[in-house]
Amino acid sequence: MNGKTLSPVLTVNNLSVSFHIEKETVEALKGISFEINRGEIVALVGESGSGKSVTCYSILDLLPNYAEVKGEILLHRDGKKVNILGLSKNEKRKIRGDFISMIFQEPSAVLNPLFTVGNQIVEAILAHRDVSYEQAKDIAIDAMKKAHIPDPEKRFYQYPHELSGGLKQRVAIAIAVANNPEVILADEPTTALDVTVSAQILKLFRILKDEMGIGILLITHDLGVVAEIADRVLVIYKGEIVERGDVFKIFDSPDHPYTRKLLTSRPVLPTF
Ligand SMILES: Nc1ncnc2c1ncn2[C@@H]1O[C@H](COP(=O)(O)OP(=O)(O)OP(=O)(O)O)[C@@H](O)[C@H]1O
Repeated sequence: MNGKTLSPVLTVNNLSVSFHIEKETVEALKGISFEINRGEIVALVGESGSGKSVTCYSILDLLPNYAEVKGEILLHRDGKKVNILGLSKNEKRKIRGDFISMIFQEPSAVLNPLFTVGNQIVEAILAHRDVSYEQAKDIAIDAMKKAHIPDPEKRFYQYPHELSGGLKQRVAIAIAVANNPEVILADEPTTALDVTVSAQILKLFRILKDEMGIGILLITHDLGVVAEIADRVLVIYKGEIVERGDVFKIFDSPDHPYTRKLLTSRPVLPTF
């Protein structure tokens, strides 16, 4: 990001989420604030149960109805700030898959085994744009190229089971980029992939942020992934952001004891 002007696409202000279940209340997020700028990758790191997924689901309005959400989630669109939390269900649905899209750990979570991958990308386009099937198909092929899917005209007609895990994740990425989002939320997108394929997907994320200017919130517990592609890091612990900074600062001089613990619990590669 050095030398680039920072332009925010998503601002989270004092976001709190509590789940009320019978007489119990779980405070999953306790007033977190952060910003994602155009063309940067922000990693949200923390142990299991720290609030990473709840952060994502709050932004996407995918929390169950017994969740109590407070604070602001602002989208910066056409020079205006829009608080997602103040929008109607219908307006929120329009934003999902258009301004903001999501990539999950398991591509099978978004891919329907009964339809060709092309059909599924076209569906995602038709849900948000007033274009003909033929136009949507051209946009879909273009999205497949952006996701670096080789031979997209042929892959368009294939079913998910005909593709490798890495290619399926690329199809999920094609769906995510098809409507030119400003923000992508990626929840452990490489955890289910082997090391080589994972490295290729990370490289693709870098291309998406550099060439399309997308702001990416990358949820991960893998500090290797963070070191590889993040510009900035947010460390979340028990629903609070306990440390934040650029990736070099977090790795070189972590302030918070929890961050130091995270760094020391990284697997160390043997030297020969
Ligand atoms: N639907 C829900 N109902 C009740 N509690 C929930 C719900 N979703 C999450 N929680 C609670 O909120 C807290 C944060 O959970 P969250 O799933 O965000 O953690 P996480 O950091 O994403 O963990 P992981 O790395 O295991 O996915 C946890 O205490 C969890 O039990």
